[in-house]
Amino acid sequence: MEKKHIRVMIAGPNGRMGQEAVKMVLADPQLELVAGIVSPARKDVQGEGTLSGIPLFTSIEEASETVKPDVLVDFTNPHVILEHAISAIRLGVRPVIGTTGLSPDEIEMLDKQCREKGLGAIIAPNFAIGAILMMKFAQEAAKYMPHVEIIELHHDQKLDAPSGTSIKTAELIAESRKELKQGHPDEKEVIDGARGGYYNGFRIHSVRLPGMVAHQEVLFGHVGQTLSIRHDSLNRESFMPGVNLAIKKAMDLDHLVYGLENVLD
Ligand SMILES: NC(=O)C1=CN([C@@H]2O[C@H](COP(=O)(O)OP(=O)(O)OC[C@H]3O[C@@H](n4cnc5c(N)ncnc54)[C@H](OP(=O)(O)O)[C@@H]3O)[C@@H](O)[C@H]2O)C=CC1
Ligand SMILES: O=C(O)C1=N[C@H](C(=O)O)C[C@H](O)C1
Repeated sequence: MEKKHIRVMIAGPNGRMGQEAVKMVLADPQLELVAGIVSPARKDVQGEGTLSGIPLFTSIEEASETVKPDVLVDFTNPHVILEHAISAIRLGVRPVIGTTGLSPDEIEMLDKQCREKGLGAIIAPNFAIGAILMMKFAQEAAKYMPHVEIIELHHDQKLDAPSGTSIKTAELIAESRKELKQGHPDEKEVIDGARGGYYNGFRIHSVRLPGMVAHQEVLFGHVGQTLSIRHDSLNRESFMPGVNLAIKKAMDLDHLVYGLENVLD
């Protein structure tokens, strides 16, 4: 059977992730890049390089009416992602969201909207297969080694902290261990923030440095032993097989899925 042709629009096509997504979509004959959504500040910019000949829009509405996309791939920023997702769902365009920063309440609201319309959507805080495995292994380890801390390390242009990946990891860990107050009960932070962000009894630490891409270590401690589970994305190509899979899976879903691990076969 011939595979269904999928019309894709990409929000943030000039960004670090957007540029990789453009290349990935153009390289897959099953996918067609039908539009780019750029920030209103760039509305006069014409597509260049790989975007040459691809229509650019500043609104999801205008793009959807004009080019009738099946899927919106979004790699923008935490300030615009909710509005983009709501518009896409309202217009029957399946969102595949890599942008991080949506709250649990916002994700729940978007899921409700998708279910009402019977529309597929995927929100994946991390599309790299190694990162998905790191999260799953950490969830498993937490059953047996409940003392845990997460250190996530990213490039210094990242807007949100902690990372979406570390939040998702924390949620998975919280599902598999009871809340446990770690560290000394009388510990005192001499410098604010020294112990990191608190989540369900454990801590998340965010490092931001030039030269980094996306990295995370989940550290477990037990009597006389430690366990480290680490993943490193060395470039942004690492995320693209996951984005490609999500575009295709979104076509067959009738609700929102949060986390790529939930659509892996
Ligand atoms: N899920 C995953 O696997 C991954 C997720 N991410 C997430 O993806 C997001 C993007 O990351 P990254 O590519 O590094 O960020 P960049 O800052 O490089 O790119 C963001 C792009 O979004 C554009 N943009 C801003 N506002 C709008 C708007 N209103 N409409 C359309 N486009 C807009 C920016 O354009 P302009 O410059 O004109 O403002 C810019 O080109 C982040 O949330 C990051 O955490 C990153 C890596 C992997
Ligand atoms: O901003 C990034 O770069 C990344 N963001 C995502 C996150 O917040 O987890 C995914 C990956 O870590 C890269």
